[in-house]
Amino acid sequence: MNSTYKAFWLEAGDLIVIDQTQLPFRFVTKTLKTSADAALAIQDMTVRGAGVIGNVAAFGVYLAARESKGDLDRIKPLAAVIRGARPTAVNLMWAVDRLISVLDKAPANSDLVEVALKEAIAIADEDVMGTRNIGRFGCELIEAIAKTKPNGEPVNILTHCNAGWLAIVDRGSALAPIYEASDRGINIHVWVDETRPRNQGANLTAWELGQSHIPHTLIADNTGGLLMQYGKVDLCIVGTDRVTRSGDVANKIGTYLKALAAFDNQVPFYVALPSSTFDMQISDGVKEIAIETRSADEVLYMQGLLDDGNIGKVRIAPMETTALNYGFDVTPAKFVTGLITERGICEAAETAIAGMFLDLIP
Ligand SMILES: CSC[C@H]1O[C@H](OP(=O)(O)O)[C@H](O)[C@@H]1O
Repeated sequence: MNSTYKAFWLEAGDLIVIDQTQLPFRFVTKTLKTSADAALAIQDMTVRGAGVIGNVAAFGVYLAARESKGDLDRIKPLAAVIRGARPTAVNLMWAVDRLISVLDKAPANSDLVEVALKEAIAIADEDVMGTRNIGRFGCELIEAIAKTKPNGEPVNILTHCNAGWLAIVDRGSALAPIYEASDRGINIHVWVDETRPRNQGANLTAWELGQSHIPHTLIADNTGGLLMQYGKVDLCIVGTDRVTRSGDVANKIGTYLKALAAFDNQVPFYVALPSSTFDMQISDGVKEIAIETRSADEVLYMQGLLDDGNIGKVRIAPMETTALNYGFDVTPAKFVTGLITERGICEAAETAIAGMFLDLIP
């Protein structure tokens, strides 16, 4: 069983994760030894991104089993703490619930530590396969646009936040088609939204694309609409943290505004996701998806590399100013051109989703 992925890996039974709060300036890791370590790493965004959140949650249940010596009555409350670490990405709850279900069904006298470890690895391996397929299906969209570009001009793709391999192992979701297109030699360029307030675009997506030598330009979050009006965006691809059975999409704050601009400018707006990000229990995303609010300091301060070479924060608002920090928003399905999944591209509509994912409908 594979136990090494780009964003995390097992070492001597502990989970090693890249500390994403230190990228792009420091490549450092953290060793998660306990379920509490896993819960904290999710809550403080050491690890983030729906898929990786789900993976770390799953391995966190394995760590809970290890520290509980396989006692299910002790594992369950520890797993509940992990499950409550962040409210929006459904992969977190899905992964914990899947682990607990497998542990509940394990035959008597099973080694629940091994059972949990095996299931957590299975989830990560499924994600790796899924992101490869998302990349292949999404690349078809890029390829079709490339054929219309004169003189081999690049296909200009806009993305928001980070939905690369730091978010879903090992090819990401929104970035998977971009990696696939690059591998196939298609001429592409990526507009990278900086993605205030945590700057996942500037810190993580720009870093990932740079590591893969994919041409990209960082832009302020509010620039995308103008670029679309100028005809400089051929395609938008974003990730997601939860998609309802009717196709409403929760994603990083600012996604909805990008979708509105795309709709107004007839720019295709696609959302890439593994099917573990569907929440078939709900239909109306605006009314039913819990939107995380985080510390006001994430808005009031900006983190970056200081002149002395250390990573630090600077305040960007008056001391007496307060801030409101919603982490996500919901894009209604009517603004979504399509959903790029591991099973194919699906219309963001209840009938189409049910048709492709009937097995996931409760
Ligand atoms: C497809 S997972 C990436 C997804 O997660 C990000 O949120 P966060 O960085 O707060 O975990 C953002 O919504 C991305 O689209």
